[in-house]
Amino acid sequence: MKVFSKISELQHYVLEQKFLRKSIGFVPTMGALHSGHSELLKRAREQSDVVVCSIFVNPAQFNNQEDLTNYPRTAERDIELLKSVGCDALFMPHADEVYRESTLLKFNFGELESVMEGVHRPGHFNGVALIVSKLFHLVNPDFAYFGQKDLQQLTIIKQLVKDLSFPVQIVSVPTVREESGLAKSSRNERLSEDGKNVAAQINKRLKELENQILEGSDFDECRPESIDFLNGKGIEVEYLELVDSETMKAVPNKLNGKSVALCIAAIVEGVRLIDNRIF
Ligand SMILES: Nc1ncnc2c1ncn2[C@@H]1O[C@H](COP(=O)(O)OP(=O)(O)OP(=O)(O)O)[C@@H](O)[C@H]1O
Ligand SMILES: CC(C)(CO)[C@@H](O)C(=O)[O-]
Ligand code: BAL
Repeated sequence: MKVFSKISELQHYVLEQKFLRKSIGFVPTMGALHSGHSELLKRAREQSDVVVCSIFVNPAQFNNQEDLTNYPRTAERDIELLKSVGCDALFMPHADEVYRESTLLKFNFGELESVMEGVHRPGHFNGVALIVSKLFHLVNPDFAYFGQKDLQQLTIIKQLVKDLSFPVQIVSVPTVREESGLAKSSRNERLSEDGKNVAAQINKRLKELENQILEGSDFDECRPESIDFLNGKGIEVEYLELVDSETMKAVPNKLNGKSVALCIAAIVEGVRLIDNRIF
């Protein structure tokens, strides 16, 4: 596997692959790779001639300095995982290489970012859109893979691709979970074993809530009980929403027959986790 830290090296590699008419599958990440990332990489491996991964803990998308400082970094282990799934090239730049000069570029995703992560992490999606745009320009992928765990991010990236006419197909990959139901996440590394058991209650409760809604209950009626339940388990709920899974607009129930998503952000042992169930 090739490892590049410089933009010029990456561009040279990509040009070579394009000249050879190879299709490129791209998996952008922030590292601390786990089996959720492996799933994205496996999909890329099946679908494309060449698999490119990036690892970059993007300062521009962090609204909380402590979260950025404590973000897990496991480069050596990540490289082993990437080799094991047959990744061809890794782009792992330093922040100075990516952000040589400060940028004033601002994105506006309107209603898509006026809820949930957009509200609770001010500036987050601007930072995500900035780095994903830069990476798409550099890697020029035919396919790019994103996880449904970050559902609102996925929706925003689909919009970004439309708005800027990136010639890339976005592939969304279902959330990979621990046996306990806990969504795999790099930030889980910061949880104790007890914390992981507590955090597993998040998905368990979402599943119960999903059943209640499927049986015809209104979300607003069930929400307080779910929040109380999770609070009682030592989980601090930042938000819990039922939204249209494409527009991210809040919906009261599933009576319209459209695909909806229960989305949550919650804090366990000081670690902020997100999860969702689409149904
Ligand atoms: N459990 C998972 N299942 C499927 N895809 C996932 C999972 N976790 C992360 N991904 C996807 O992997 C890509 C890179 O995500 P990232 O590197 O931020 O990892 P992460 O586990 O989401 O970390 P964290 O949520 O702690 O920031 C994103 O597209 C993300 O949606
Ligand atoms: C898409 C991404 C790699 C951009 O930094 C990040 O937001 C993530 O890991 O989901
Ligand atoms: N996986 C989403 C990236 C972030 O939390 O910043």
